[in-house]
Amino acid sequence: MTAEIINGKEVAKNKREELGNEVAKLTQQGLTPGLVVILVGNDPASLSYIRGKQKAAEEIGVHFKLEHFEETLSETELLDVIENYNQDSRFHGILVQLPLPKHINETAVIEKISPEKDVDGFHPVNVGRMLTGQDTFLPCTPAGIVELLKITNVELTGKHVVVIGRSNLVGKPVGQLLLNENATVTYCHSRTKNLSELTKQADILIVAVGRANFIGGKDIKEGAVVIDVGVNRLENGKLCGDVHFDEAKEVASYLTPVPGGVGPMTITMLAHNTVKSAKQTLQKSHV
Ligand SMILES: Nc1nc(=O)c2c([nH]1)NC[C@@H]1CN(c3ccc(C(=O)N[C@@H](CCC(=O)O)C(=O)O)cc3)C=[N+]21
Repeated sequence: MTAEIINGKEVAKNKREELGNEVAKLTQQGLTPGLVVILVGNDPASLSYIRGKQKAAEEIGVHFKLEHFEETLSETELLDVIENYNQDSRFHGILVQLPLPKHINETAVIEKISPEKDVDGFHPVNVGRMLTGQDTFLPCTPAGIVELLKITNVELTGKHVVVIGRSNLVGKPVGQLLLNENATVTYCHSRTKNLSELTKQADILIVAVGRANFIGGKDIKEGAVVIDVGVNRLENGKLCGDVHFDEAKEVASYLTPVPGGVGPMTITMLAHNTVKSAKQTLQKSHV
């Protein structure tokens, strides 16, 4: 079998066009959605991701601001910055770029962001709402993966989804979202025994481990849908996924590429959440 390649870049572009129309309408009503991204330090990967987020936001018409601080910013100072943006009605979304420097407690920071502006969907209130299937800000990468799966028209109900990786950002929430879509979900991680036996049972295999070419053709069931969440920068500067693309292509029915798969959807879902947040303030001001 030769897999159909899921063009995340294209799906994301179409979604951004729709979002652009929505933002134009909101702006006419005097409400321009605003997103502030807070970066502490100068991690080159973070700077590169943020440029992508800025480009997508501005293309859609979302007002974008980058708050860039030195590595030495204290946790108290950062919490104060977040508090100011919690109060600032020009901004409907607040994203603190992760990872943070070691002297800052990530949990404290995430909990400081108002759940109403938490466009990453990382605040425990929003995680809880997601878990219980309520309407909320869904975390961007998992939500983008569900959109990509829906594009394939593959039925999710009753399918065996195997997720490799159990991070709070990707692995755990993507499994929950697919459980909410009536899939049967298995989580695998670094301590899992006989990983390949499990991955070979997957109708849908989601790989988020952060190791280049971790999954090969022999780990994949014929006809499976394979979603590669890896973003591994190789020594030659090229970006590479967690899945061995050329091998997987021969076995899978659908496969996401890296770059051009999940990444562009992540960025687009962030803009989606920002627009959603702006619309919610509109609803609140009318009651
Ligand atoms: N608070 C927070 N929220 C995040 O959502 C968040 C974060 N912190 N920290 C880092 C990770 C990583 N992440 C990516 C976003 C886009 C691409 C992306 O667009 N990738 C392109 C390639 C980009 C390139 O060439 O560098 C692609 O796959 O086609 C990748 C990775 C968001 N993250």
